[in-house]
Amino acid sequence: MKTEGGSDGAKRRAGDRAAEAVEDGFVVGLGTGSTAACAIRALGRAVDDGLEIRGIPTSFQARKLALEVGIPLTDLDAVDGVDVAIDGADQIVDAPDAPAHGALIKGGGGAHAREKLVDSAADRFVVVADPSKLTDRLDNPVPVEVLPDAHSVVADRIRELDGEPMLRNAERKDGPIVTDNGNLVLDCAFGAIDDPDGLAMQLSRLPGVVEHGLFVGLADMTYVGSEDGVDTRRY
Ligand SMILES: O=C(CO)[C@H](O)[C@H](O)COP(=O)(O)O
Repeated sequence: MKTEGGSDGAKRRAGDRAAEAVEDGFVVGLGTGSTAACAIRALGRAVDDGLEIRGIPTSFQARKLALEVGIPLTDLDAVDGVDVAIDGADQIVDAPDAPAHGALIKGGGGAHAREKLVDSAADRFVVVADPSKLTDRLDNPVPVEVLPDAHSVVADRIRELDGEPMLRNAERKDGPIVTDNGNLVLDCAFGAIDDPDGLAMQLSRLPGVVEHGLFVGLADMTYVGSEDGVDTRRY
């Protein structure tokens, strides 16, 4: 069942808890979005207090914030591995008896291609969220990043998969949003998704698709912040 809401306090508690688990010497994947930003700010404070880490940002937004709060940065090519990635999510399956328990929809910020790269490279992928993100079945539109030339071809293939694609448009600009990678995003509504893994494989196979926002079997745990604490889910 999906709950509505989610406050800044809940996001901050989740972000703070995830940052507390980061140790000296860690390489940390820095996620995108308002909840991941709470973790980045908490890591910045820890760096001020002497914690030695290197961050790998998942987006322009994450990079800018990390620089502002003083986190030294590196990139995937320059490290042997990523110890932990801390990232947000738009929906999280919270159904311990279901095979999709812990599956995510990401890409609300259009950063899911780089997020998937960094989050899946990490030894531990920690999701930070407020309770409004929990659901028993994924049913948000799935963000699909596409090469600009491919958007109408991919949209046709999505319709053949019984999805309804919608080109993501910028709020204050006439035209589509462009990702950090110079591509476009189709938000694809499939209704309730019974088999996220199967859909993920079908989307990955489409020519012109750079990456989609279904993250299945990737998350290791979620910190769910609330008004009075933090709940932990392990997968
Ligand atoms: O996937 C993402 C960006 O591509 C974000 O992590 C996701 O949209 C959640 O953001 P927020 O914490 O602001 O709700």
